[in-house]
Amino acid sequence: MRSGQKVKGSEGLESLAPSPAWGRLAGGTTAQVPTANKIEGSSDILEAVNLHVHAGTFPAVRGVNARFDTGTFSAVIGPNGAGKSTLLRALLGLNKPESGEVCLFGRPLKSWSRPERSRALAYLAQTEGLPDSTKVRDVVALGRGAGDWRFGLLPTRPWTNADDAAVDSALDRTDTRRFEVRKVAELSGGERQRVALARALAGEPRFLLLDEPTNHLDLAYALEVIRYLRCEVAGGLGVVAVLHDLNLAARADWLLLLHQGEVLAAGPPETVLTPENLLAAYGVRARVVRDADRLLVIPED
Ligand SMILES: Nc1ncnc2c1ncn2[C@@H]1O[C@H](COP(=O)(O)OP(=O)(O)OP(=O)(O)O)[C@@H](O)[C@H]1O
Repeated sequence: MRSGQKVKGSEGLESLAPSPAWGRLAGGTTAQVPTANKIEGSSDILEAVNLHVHAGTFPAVRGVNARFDTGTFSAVIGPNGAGKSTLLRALLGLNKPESGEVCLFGRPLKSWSRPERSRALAYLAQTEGLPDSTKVRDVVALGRGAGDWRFGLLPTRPWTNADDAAVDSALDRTDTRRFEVRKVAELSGGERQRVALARALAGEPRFLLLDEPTNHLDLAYALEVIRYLRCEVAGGLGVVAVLHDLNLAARADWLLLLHQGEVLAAGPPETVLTPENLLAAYGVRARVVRDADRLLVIPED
């Protein structure tokens, strides 16, 4: 097993610049992606340290070491049942480890309060339940904690101009502002996915963890999601995405390949997406070719 030590990659970033459809204001101005605030004296890392996690009674994650940086697009790949979702949920503090630990900015995640944790880490699950009868802008406002007053609960703090600005910015950066007054029920699957992203970003997290964000999206929307995430990463966000499509994963800076709950390989795409690793993980013979500045995985079976 190779180490999960992080190696940053920056190859091909120019060609992955956001498409006109993403991150642009109606007037054609590129929307500002806020640069994440650094926390003084801490490392900008989400880390799994010799992590063992059970899914039910099944040992789904076994001794995983991995580091995820802010300002980096990391993808977790591996065959069905490899433990990807279980690892992601453990990184979020949603699954309790059997042993080992998750550290965020050098501090064990279990020592973070729940509100602290949910401000730093945003999650986009495989199927995001969005309230059908709610307007897009109000859904995005939920990412700022607006749920408190919308659901009749006592607000933990007053709504401020900064909250409105953060909602505006998230709408602009996901190109959802143009349908902010529409109800979720009136949106296509791809548009809903962008609203879910906007809601996650409105909370200004340091890391965004996504479980198969391109699932059920057509090729154009899937590429848009990846380009969009790249744009946020350039602004300092740490992205950790479970991806099944290896040709999309090849666009990440860093890959973690899981097999039967263990790390089979970790590093930049060119070191992880090798025919040997793909055969060992998926049992599939594949060629890996470089086309311009991209890696392409071509199955031979
Ligand atoms: N509640 C449970 N009880 C028992 N086993 C479980 C439970 N949940 C998950 N598992 C098993 O744990 C393993 C890892 O599951 P996990 O969902 O993390 O894999 P994955 O890599 O995300 O898979 P996929 O790509 O299919 O979504 C699988 O073998 C799965 O069957």
